[in-house]
Amino acid sequence: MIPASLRALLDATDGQRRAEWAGREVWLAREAWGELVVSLQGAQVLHYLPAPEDARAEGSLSNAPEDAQAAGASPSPEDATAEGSLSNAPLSNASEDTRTRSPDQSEEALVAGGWLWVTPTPQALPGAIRGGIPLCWPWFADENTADESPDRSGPMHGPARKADWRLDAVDEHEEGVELHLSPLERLHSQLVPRAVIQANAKRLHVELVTEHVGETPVKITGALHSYLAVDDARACRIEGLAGARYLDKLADFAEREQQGELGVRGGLDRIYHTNAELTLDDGSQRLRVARQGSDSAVVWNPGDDRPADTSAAAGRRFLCIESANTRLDPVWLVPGAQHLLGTTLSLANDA
Ligand SMILES: O=P(O)(O)OC[C@H]1O[C@H](O)[C@H](O)[C@@H](O)[C@@H]1O
Repeated sequence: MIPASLRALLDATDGQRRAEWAGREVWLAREAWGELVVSLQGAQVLHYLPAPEDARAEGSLSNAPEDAQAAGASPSPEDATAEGSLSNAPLSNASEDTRTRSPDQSEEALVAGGWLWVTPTPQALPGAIRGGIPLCWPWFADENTADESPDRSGPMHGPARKADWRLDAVDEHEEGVELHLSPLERLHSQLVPRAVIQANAKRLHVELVTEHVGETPVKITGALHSYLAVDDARACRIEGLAGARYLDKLADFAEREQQGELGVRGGLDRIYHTNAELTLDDGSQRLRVARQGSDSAVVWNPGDDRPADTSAAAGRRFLCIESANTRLDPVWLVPGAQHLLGTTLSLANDA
């Protein structure tokens, strides 16, 4: 679920290319296996949509947008421009439900299709884009809880998500693509991160590798802060958490145990202590969320306590399930060591 202006850029893409969206450089792919958009600010995946199986069998790129259209995307490339001029225009075939407007009516349409949600009101630079999969590094949390920031003063979720990253390589991978990215500037005196993004017709895989190039042990936390697109965050079910202990951030980090599976009915902000694979069921799709190097699964939707940049309608269309290292499972890295934090999204009914 992405803003119409980003959908328009994709519709005008045949193969792979770079373009500008919301003042950021983005890398786009629209190929026989599906679609991928990555922002070079933050090495942040913004969009992933695998092509349907029948389209792949025919090996035809033209099926991808048709399928997106069926899911509520823009009617045709002719209705879009590469410069995103649709920004304030409602789409003729987007249902009322997918349109969101802020009180000043300046919020652009959100277009259904794709497994990730991106805000229709992106912050201006140097802010971070809310949506997709932001990389929180080298700490997770805010000024009160970011134990790993030098003076416990943030910035919230670390500097990586706002930094400029370089696209080092685009390789082919299992009939899809594999991207390698690294920050343009040094973000930590002893640690060096890199990101690997793999996408094909079956799955999206993101990993954040931290290498210790310094001389003294360092403690890190972090998160792959996935904003998963859902029909309604007040009617979702997450399977795989029954019996897990969690910290309830909305109750001053009180420790609790999950009774049965989690039915999401509104705002929540929890850190589950588990490495289990989870399944998100929003009633129309079952998405499998696997995690690597993570014993913390953060589940967040703001409910009524929304960030200032998020309207009520837009806020209902995502649920974050984050592959994280938090205060429950911080990682001590010694000189020469590496840590890999990963997440893999796939359909639960796919092999
Ligand atoms: O608004 P942001 O800095 O992107 O943070 C968004 C959210 O991230 C995580 O999920 C935290 O658990 C939340 O407490 C926080 O509100």
